[in-house]
Amino acid sequence: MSSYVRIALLVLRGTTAAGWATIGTVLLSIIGLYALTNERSKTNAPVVGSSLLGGYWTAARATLGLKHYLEEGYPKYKNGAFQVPAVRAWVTYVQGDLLTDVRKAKDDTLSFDEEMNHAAELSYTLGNAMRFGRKAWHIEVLRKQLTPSLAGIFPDVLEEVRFAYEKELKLPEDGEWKELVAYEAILRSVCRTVTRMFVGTSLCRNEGYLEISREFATTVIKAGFMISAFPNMMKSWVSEWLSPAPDAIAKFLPYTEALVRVREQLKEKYGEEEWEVRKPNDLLQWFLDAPGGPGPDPNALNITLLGMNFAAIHSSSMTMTHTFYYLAAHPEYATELREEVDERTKEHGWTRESLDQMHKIDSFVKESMRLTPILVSSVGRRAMKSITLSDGTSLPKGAHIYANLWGTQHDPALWSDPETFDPWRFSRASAAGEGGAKNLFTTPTPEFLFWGYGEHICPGRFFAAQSIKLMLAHIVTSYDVKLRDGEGRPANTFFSNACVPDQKAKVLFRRRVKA
Ligand code: HEM
Repeated sequence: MSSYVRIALLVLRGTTAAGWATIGTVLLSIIGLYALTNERSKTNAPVVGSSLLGGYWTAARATLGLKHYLEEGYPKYKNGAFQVPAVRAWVTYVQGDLLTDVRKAKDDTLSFDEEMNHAAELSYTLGNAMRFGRKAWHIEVLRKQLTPSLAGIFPDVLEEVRFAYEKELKLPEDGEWKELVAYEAILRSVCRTVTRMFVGTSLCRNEGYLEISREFATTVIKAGFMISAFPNMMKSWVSEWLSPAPDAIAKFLPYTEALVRVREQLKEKYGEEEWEVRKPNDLLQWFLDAPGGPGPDPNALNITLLGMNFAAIHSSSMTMTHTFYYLAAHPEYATELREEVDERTKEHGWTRESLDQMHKIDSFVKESMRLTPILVSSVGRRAMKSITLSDGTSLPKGAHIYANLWGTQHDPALWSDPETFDPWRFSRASAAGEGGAKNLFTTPTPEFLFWGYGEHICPGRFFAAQSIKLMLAHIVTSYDVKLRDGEGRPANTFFSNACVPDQKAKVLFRRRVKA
């Protein structure tokens, strides 16, 4: 089956009759709208692909794999810009020196929120929860509470990682091999771990809550795709009547209400002073206490928690799955990783301190994300007014601009042998005293755009990196993994700007039985 047909089947799987009617309307609307609106977002940058039929042919092909156009444009327009038509607008890609223009631009010139809303119609699915303006209270919580608390919450995250993989893998005690769909086990384990940090132990073991948590991001993305095809004046109506997002949000609400009620009751029971000592150390509690936050308003907290769920769970599980497939395809690297983990944990125990010193673990994850990032473009911004970039590229108001992540992270001038998976690329440089903090997975640089760049750089990256590295360290020390005989690393699927790891591939696991 061709990969195009497979992608279409993936998208359409589970579609209901109402869904099919919607898809028909959506397709017709897309074609009509595209013809009417696409020219407005065009810039004066050179075109990669074809302008034939108003660029529609290229736009359709780019939906099934933007990577090809990013590879073509990168060497031609180094330190410059080029544009590729997308289904609803022309998109301008920048690279090299022009990244500085995007990094320095403020939201009133190049807006992150507006581009997120355009790309995923978030204002119709999540309302204001993802309006992440720079001073948003929930971003402050991630930066000022979550990140500094990583050492403190480490034992909880570790406990959940261990519990989750044991529960999801269910491996025989005698060390026999067992075949499993890796993505499912990873998604479930990531969801448990993230939920533990978001709302604590009561819900991270609740199967009903975990199920809606796992499905939420997919629901929102599908809803955004459907809404995006309708004219602006119909979007509110569509989002209320046809989109699955309101239902998904409503399913979460009773859980959030119950959590908030219990915490308010306990606070009342213990009094302010004792509550300060006893209260949970998790995201919900930090949100409840946040200056400028909504206090104990369950509706506002519900939507904000869901915004965090949307940002965290699928991004982390796709990152973990891509990384895991490199391990399964190269089990020979497990020994070196395991030795490092054993040495560090012997010295400092399983702590944040020892994880920070696992340079090979860090390097392995970073190299996986350099070579196979979950998105091929990043740093999406929308022009709020007409502007001219430093190379003369003119962006009209409303233009869409992205960084060419794929081209940059595969550039032979920036990376030696860029198409080869070299797991110790970054730890080797650190050991040689080259690059310093630039080698770390969490450090954004103009060459490593995985976490974005500039004002809106991912504020959850330190937590995400801690969880993913801990999972890799746990896997190499607790299990052996390998692909089925004769199989190579499961193939990625490229859809629009996503690079999706195989979600069905089976991988062999066995418990490591210590001699
Ligand atoms: C591997 C996992 C993750 C990846 C790859 C990722 C990636 C990104 C990227 C590329 C951006 C946009 C940056 C830009 O445009 O410059 C972003 C923003 C954001 N991420 Fe993450 N992220 C991950 C995990 C998380 C987690 C765990 C959280 C929450 C705990 C989170 C919360 C956010 C938020 C709130 C924003 C918006 C920031 C703003 O508005 O300024 N992310 N992330």
